[in-house]
Amino acid sequence: MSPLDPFGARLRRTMDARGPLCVGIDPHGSLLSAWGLNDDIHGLETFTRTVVDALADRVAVFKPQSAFFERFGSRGIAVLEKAVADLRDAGALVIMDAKRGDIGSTMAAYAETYLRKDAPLFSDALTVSPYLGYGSLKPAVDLARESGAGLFVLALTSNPEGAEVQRAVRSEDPAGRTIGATMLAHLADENAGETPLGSFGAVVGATLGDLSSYDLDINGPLLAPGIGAQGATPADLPGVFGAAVRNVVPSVSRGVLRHGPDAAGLREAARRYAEEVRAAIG
Ligand SMILES: O=c1ccn([C@@H]2O[C@H](COP(=O)(O)O)[C@@H](O)[C@H]2O)c(=O)[nH]1
Repeated sequence: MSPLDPFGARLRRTMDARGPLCVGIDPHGSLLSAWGLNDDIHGLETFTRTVVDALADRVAVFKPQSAFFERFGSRGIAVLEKAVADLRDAGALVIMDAKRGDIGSTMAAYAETYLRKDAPLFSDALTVSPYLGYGSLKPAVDLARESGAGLFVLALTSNPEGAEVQRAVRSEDPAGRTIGATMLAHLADENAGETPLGSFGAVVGATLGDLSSYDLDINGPLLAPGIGAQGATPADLPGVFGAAVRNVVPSVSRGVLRHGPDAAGLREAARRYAEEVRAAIG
């Protein structure tokens, strides 16, 4: 199987062609019923197919939320698998939002699930949790490099509860950095020297306000959830990310999905968000 270009290069190319917007695919039960669908495997399948058919040819990045597919067991995973394949066939990139994190051989097995090129759920990138220690992610970092995939490490998440962990200061750190800042520094190390963009990104919420005390210049992508239903807007991005805004992948799930099931409604919502992002960050 031929190796892929590194994820960071593919992401930069796709964002240049389609704009940086990421649409999250989160089949909430409440959205299924708002779309007139049952909260069952058939509803999940119709919902997912509708989003893919409406948007796969125009949006740069999709972020399926694995939890909403896992709810339905193996049949839900089969829907997820097909969505990933169809999105990638249409030229979009897929960030699997599964937030995996574990140690040693278990982390290696998670990595093989999403990052081995011939795996059924192979995705362009995977969200991972570093809260068993950044070093515990090594099997995923190594396999992502080998496969041309990427990772998004939870650094400063969009939810207010994240602060008690991510903004805590590590007593042994001579620089007195917060845990979130430490994660960003690890990512900057992974991405050193990569052009045009490293493949190891951070999740940094668009809801967080001024982050100028953090060094967001990690030479890698910054996945920014929190736009739409959580209250942030594209206009907030420059204030949150400063100069690093050029590497931001702004992510919206419910803010787009609530405009279905009509394909034209989904397309118009995505177009509006893309336009607001372009106006805010150029
Ligand atoms: O810090 C984080 C990390 C991940 N998420 C995920 O993004 C979407 C947000 O959905 P919206 O409907 O746009 O609020 C969801 O899948 C979260 O699990 C996040 O919100 N914040």
